[in-house]
Amino acid sequence: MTSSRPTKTVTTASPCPTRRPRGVGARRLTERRARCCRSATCTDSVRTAPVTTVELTARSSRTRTTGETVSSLSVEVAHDTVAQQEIAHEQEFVDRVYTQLALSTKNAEALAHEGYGRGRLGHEGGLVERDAMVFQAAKRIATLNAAHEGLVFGRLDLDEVTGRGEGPRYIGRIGLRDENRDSLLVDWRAPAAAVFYQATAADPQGVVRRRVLRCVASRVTAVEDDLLDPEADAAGDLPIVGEGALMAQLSRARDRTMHSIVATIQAEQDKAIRAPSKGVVSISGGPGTGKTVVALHRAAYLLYSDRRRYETGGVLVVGPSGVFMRYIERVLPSLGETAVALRSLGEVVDGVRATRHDDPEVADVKGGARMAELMRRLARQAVPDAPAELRMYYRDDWIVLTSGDLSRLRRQLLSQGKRNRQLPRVAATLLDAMWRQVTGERGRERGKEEFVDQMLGTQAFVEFALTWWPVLDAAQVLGWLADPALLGRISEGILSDEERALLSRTWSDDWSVADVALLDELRYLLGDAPERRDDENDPLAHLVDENMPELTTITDREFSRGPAMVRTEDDGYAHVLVDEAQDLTPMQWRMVGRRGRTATWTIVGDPAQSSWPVPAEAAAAREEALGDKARHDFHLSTNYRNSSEIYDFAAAYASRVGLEADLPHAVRSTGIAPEERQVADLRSGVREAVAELADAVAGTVGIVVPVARRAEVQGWLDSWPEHAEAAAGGADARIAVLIGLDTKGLEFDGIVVVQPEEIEHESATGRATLYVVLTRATQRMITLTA
Ligand SMILES: Nc1ncnc2c1ncn2[C@@H]1O[C@H](COP(=O)(O)OP(=O)(O)OP(=O)(O)O)[C@@H](O)[C@H]1O
Repeated sequence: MTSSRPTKTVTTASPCPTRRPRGVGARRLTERRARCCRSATCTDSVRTAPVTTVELTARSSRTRTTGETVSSLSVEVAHDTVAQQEIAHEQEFVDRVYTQLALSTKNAEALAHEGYGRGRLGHEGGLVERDAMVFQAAKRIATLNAAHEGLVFGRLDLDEVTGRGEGPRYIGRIGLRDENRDSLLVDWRAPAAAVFYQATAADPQGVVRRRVLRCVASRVTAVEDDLLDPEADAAGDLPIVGEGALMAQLSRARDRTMHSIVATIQAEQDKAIRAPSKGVVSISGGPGTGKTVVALHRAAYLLYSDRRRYETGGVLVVGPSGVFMRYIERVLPSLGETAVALRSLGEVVDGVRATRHDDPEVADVKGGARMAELMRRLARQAVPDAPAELRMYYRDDWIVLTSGDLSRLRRQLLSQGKRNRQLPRVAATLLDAMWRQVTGERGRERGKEEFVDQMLGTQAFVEFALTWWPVLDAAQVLGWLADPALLGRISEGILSDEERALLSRTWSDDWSVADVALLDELRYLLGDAPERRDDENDPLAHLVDENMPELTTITDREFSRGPAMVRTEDDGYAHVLVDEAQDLTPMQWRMVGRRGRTATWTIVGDPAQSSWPVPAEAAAAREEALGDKARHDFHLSTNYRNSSEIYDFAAAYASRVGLEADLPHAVRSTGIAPEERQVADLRSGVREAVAELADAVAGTVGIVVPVARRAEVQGWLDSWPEHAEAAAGGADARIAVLIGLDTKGLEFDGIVVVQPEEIEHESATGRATLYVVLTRATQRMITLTA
């Protein structure tokens, strides 16, 4: 372990604000390490590199032989021995925890078994008991199973006052008690675990030593210590080992999924995670500051702290794309939480799954706030294929409802509420208007009641009513816009001719991500149809079922795609978490807002990374979605993703092109600056750069290309035999080709940026997209220009 450490001094970027100078030699170095806190402004713990092997190992093993001359070798041996002893010691405890976990799982299984037994008692109470017991047992088993990996990760040694002789306090992904019901493991979200994240050297809060245990499955592989209060350990009884859990965690190779940071949450992040659940919590910060991962831990925290409310009401997590949702999907289950709906913006509406992106200029039109008015007009239109007038003969009279009459009746019905909710009133409204035209003596004499009876028994009338006012589905209504004449008519004063031309070409294929917000708008404008058409005021109710299928129009059949959407009344959640919030269009804010009318919210974003061209409009829509809920703002200031070399490069770009970026401080240096290469042949340039990065890093490599080159570059990659294995596996491939927008929220160990200028000029917000791309690499980055 020690042999691979660097032996050169790397200067500290800024001194730890909490550091107090102390003695000299090995002891001094121990103190210096120990004084490093988890404050984001403290760069000591992460930037102070080892000074020499002797000093470093002396520091790490805390060999208390002050005054003695020790050789490098002997100190290293001492260090390794101490570290191994500590690991062995922790392993004993971890083994005990896993034994208890197995026992708890067995108990939960026995409870489920007993529950099934109750169900066989043969009375209703037994069945209710069975369901409750089996449900509780299943939940417990799922939690215990999910927590298996890295179950124990933290240990606190407290001072005498705070610890009150309780011994070390161990922190884990879930809480566990031993057979005597004594606490064995404290859930990381419990108040008793908060000091694990919040204690600093300046304010140790009773913590003498904080230890992170690194495990592979149930095996302890390393321990990493912070001595927060050396004075409380004046006798030096607590060994201090390791290089710092945070740096170890940050330097790990990246795979295609995000991991929980439960062992290394930093103090400023912890504040946002544990913020009270009221109102809206906004988490801002530049690239790589942990906004996403913090928000996910917050969701887990909320579920823990108010399980009844959030599990019953539901937690919705909204992210930019399917790729991103797959990237984050393992974080919450690894924290024992599975009851969360993860939806990309194309999947927010139940029953709809859109992945296709429109061209930027089309998406900009579809996302604009003015589309709300367009949808309002659309929802009031006559059904395109419905008959334009009604003609019936009754006794001595021809009754004619002209298209003008029908328009008036449509407006009359719409003035009474949402379109689908009017179904029970349709027949009566038509019949009233028709009855006014019955003037012949025979008709009047027999009265309205007989007229109504006769009409309702007439196939032509029933067919007309059902076709004129069918139950409308949002997908079918949005499909009406494929007709350029209709689009032209209703977009008067809203869209320009150019915009109309752009849009009319887009609704012939499957729904795009931007269409989903329009569908949702229509769902709410149209309203839910009455649950069953058995309303006693609806004279057509008994006729509907047998008539409906035949009366569906051609347009209906063409544009009703996929499974039916769920009713709007089932849309609400108890908590809504929006990631990459800077990218939501006004229409998407309206859609997400409807899910959180009575919810608490967590909103995460960085305006400089926004790909929406009219920020003021999106801000207004966001304010409307959040209403007058109280706001609580948190800001994260440290970049944990990029090496400082890569982030400096990206930050310089942001300043050069005038992005008003929130520039965080990147804490990890690799000594390797990004490379800007000019190449004569792009294909061989990409091949070379990819090979180089694939060799240099252990984890993932992303090739980011302009939209127009995606297929071409993917073709190149597929044809290179040396990368065949790494490029296989679709979303899980180690080497992948992506466009700029698809990189949002993701990260790779190495990034090759192909033709950055083209990416910049791809859309009105291309500079922000390129800034996002430049902030995705953890270790190495090469830009290629041909
Ligand atoms: N306290 C921490 N300990 C270890 N790793 C961390 C910590 N905080 C953040 N990270 C890591 O830093 C990386 C960036 O985190 P994340 O993606 O949440 O940042 P972000 O602010 O959402 O980034 P962006 O806005 O650029 O998409 C992730 O790999 C995450 O696991």
